[in-house]
Amino acid sequence: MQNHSSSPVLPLTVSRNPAPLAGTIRVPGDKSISHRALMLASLAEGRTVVTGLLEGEDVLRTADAMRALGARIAREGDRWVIDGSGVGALQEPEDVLDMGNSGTAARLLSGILSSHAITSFMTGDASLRSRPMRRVTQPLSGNGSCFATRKGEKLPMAIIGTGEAAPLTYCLPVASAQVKSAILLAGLNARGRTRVEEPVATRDHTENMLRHFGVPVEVGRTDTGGRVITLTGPAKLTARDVVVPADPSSAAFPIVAASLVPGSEIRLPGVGLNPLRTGLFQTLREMGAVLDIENARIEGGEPVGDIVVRSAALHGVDVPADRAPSMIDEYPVLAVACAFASGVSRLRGLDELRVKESDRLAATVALLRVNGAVVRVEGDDMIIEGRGGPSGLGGGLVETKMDHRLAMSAIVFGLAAESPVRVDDTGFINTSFPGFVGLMAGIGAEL
Ligand SMILES: O=C(O)C1=C[C@@H](OP(=O)(O)O)[C@@H](O)[C@H](O)C1
Ligand SMILES: C=C(OP(=O)(O)O)C(=O)O
Repeated sequence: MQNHSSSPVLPLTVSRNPAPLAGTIRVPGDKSISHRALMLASLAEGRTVVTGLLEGEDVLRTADAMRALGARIAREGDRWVIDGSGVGALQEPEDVLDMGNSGTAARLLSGILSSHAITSFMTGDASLRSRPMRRVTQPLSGNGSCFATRKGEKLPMAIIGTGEAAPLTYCLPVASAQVKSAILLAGLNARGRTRVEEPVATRDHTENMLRHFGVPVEVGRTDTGGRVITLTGPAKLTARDVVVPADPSSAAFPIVAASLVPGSEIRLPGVGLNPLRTGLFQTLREMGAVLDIENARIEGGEPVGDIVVRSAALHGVDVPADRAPSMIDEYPVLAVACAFASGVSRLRGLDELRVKESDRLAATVALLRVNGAVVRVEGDDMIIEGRGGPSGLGGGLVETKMDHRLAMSAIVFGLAAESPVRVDDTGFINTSFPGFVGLMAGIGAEL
């Protein structure tokens, strides 16, 4: 499979949309759930059929890695069929596992590999090779596995897993679903009780999907509103079909675009509405956005609904730090909305943005500034002085720094701004939202 880093650069210039956005946009499958579906189906006994799987580059990397570890994974029409090997029965891969641009793939897989008696080697693209792995290697090595990383605990790394893993007890020092999931997945092939405490709740797709595959997972509360998750290994996963909802983090881009382009009204069917993912929707409503949920239902064990958005005059907002985990990937596009809103916005507690595909705190500030917005960072907070409309905004060249969310945020900025926005490279959008430009064109975006 080709990685965008070796493909031609795809620049784009985006001008203010001459007409409202209108119609229905079907956003692709949830990235977090898609990675987990492939990993857990590969650890299950029997055949799993996944529908709605995100076919973005990040998820295809996970599929390649699980194949290299012995699972049989095939695309049959619009379904993905996985024959798992079972917990404890992964094969040693013959080559380096290349996780491309995906932090989720690298961190979760590290957990699985640490508790299997195999030696493996993992790398990624230039972005992933710059991201911290210590957050998983340090706790995971407590189970008897061994990691050898490049200086600074960065990829590439060697993982010497153990077939006799000790169960881990760990309290997350950062709010990270990836770290939580790595520990839980390691626990599947450890003997005894694995316990993870998270002071602030993070997305719970691993817990939900483990239950779906028949693993008893207990979730308790701490006095301070956090969660304690426990499971007992060795666990047996039984294959069960998975339906992946549309990704709320991808839906964020057309939703903000429709909020900002005057006269717009769009519908997004079947979007995942897990409450640990919907911080952006709450925040946009607080800003005055008109965002309705219709046909709320449970599909494949996750809450979903159809979202209807109409354009609205937005005003500034103060987003508390404890909301960050429920909208961690949505800050770049929220910052775009804040630049067009009237009044000042303060987005608090954004330290984790510094270790995403790029330093998203710095890169979002640069995106806004180069396009005429007034923005500053105080500690871990971003403060944006909104223009109250498109006037004076746009005209800049955005450096996307191998970061799909920056590329899509820049495009949304351009659709609403007074002057055109140039984007240096849109190729990385394929990591999470293949077909983004075409789907946006389908609702009237002139891209
Ligand atoms: O567990 C997951 O699927 C994810 C968790 C988040 O990362 P962190 O765990 O680093 O916050 C998020 O940014 C990422 O896109 C997906
Ligand atoms: C941070 C992200 O993903 P990952 O950590 O999986 O690379 C993202 O998709 O915005």
